[in-house]
Amino acid sequence: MSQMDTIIQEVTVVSGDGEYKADIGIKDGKIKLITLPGQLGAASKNVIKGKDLYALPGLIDVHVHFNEPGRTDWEGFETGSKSLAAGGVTTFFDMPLNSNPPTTTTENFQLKNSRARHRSLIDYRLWGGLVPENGHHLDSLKSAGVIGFKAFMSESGIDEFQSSNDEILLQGMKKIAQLSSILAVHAESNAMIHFLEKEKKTENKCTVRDYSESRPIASELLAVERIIQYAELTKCPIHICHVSSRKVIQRILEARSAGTNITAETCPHYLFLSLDEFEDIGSLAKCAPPLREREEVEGLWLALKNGEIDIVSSDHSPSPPDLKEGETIFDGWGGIAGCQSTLSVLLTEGYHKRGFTLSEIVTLVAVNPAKRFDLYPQKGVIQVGADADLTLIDAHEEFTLKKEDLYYRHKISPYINQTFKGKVKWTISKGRVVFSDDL
Ligand SMILES: NC(=O)NC(NC(N)=O)C(=O)[O-]
Ligand SMILES: [Zn+2]
Ligand SMILES: [Zn+2]
Repeated sequence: MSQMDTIIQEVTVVSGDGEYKADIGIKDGKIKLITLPGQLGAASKNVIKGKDLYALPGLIDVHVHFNEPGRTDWEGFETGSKSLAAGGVTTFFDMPLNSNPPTTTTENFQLKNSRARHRSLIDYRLWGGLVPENGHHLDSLKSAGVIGFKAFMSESGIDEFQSSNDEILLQGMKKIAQLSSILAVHAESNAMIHFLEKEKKTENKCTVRDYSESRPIASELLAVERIIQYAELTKCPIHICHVSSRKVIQRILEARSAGTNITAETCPHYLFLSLDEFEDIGSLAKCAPPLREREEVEGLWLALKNGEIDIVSSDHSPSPPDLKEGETIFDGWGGIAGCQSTLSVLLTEGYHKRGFTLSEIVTLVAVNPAKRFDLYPQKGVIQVGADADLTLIDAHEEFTLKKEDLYYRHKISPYINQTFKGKVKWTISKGRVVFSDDL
């Protein structure tokens, strides 16, 4: 037997449909061998004792904003990818904004890609943007290798990344369908948000609750309805980002039954924090769509349990601390720093509190993302020939997240001081150990 680079002994392997004990041999960045436990001796440079650990296919975070180049002082590939590695993530998809320039031309793609290639600790893909006036760049962006395209139906908060009106969406979707690609959408109704926000401000109603009410579930429903109609018309595959309510999920499922190629994503913050916590925490927990009432949080857990939601990803969208502040909650940056904590939230709230199996969790964070974006079975599964992307966890270890534990450029997050159960011990990306709890 040829020498392995790394051997993981007697670990419990988790797949999308069950668990089994095995030894795993890794060579040249791939999973080379999976045997019955106790078969692989110590004939390797690195031996990891996996006896009390579970091996999950490395997480794939399809939604992060690392903001490089242009806003590297907000995050960056180095700090961002290190944080992900600590959270058990082995592949990320970087959004076309808030980097400056945004990823809306091939030139901008290459610029970002060269940064990411040198600075990222883990594997990655890049999203391209669909914005007004870049329709003629979609072809070349696809050829350059984007994982899909992202459009905003409401304002993005970034001047260089304008939202798309109906005509831009329709033209773009027609093109994206021809390219056999996919459109990810930030689906909130611009008109409704504008109206409500103006009304709140005129009446001097600027509390956290007012902010949440100014971006109601109805505005997500309205935008999702529109994009579904356009998807039916253009046959463009769509992915709805950061859904905050099961009501929206139900509409998405209806469309899927009717034949629309559509998937849904939610994020850890909608599963962990409700409007009550948002009121306590303040702008660190500000995002769009905003956090909802506790019953909506429970609704999302139910949807997850029923397999109604495809993907859980972080929507890590950090900024420097001073930009989170402002006179009222309406003023600070909307975006939550949390990509290190996705698995922590799912293990604590899903596995321990709500009886989810590890297989169910792995399906949401690895199997489904890999399948949806054509990376399966190179990723999303532990099997011979796949990339050696692995996350080893102690499912029962408890810890309280401290500021010092975070690898983000700015050590701020609504998850600081929260106690979690289930801890990442090792993260291996393409055969390389990128995080170890013991080192
Ligand atoms: N410009 C952003 O990073 N926006 C993000 N911000 C959130 N979700 O609050 C997003 O994904 O919409
Ligand atoms: Zn968004
Ligand atoms: Zn985002």
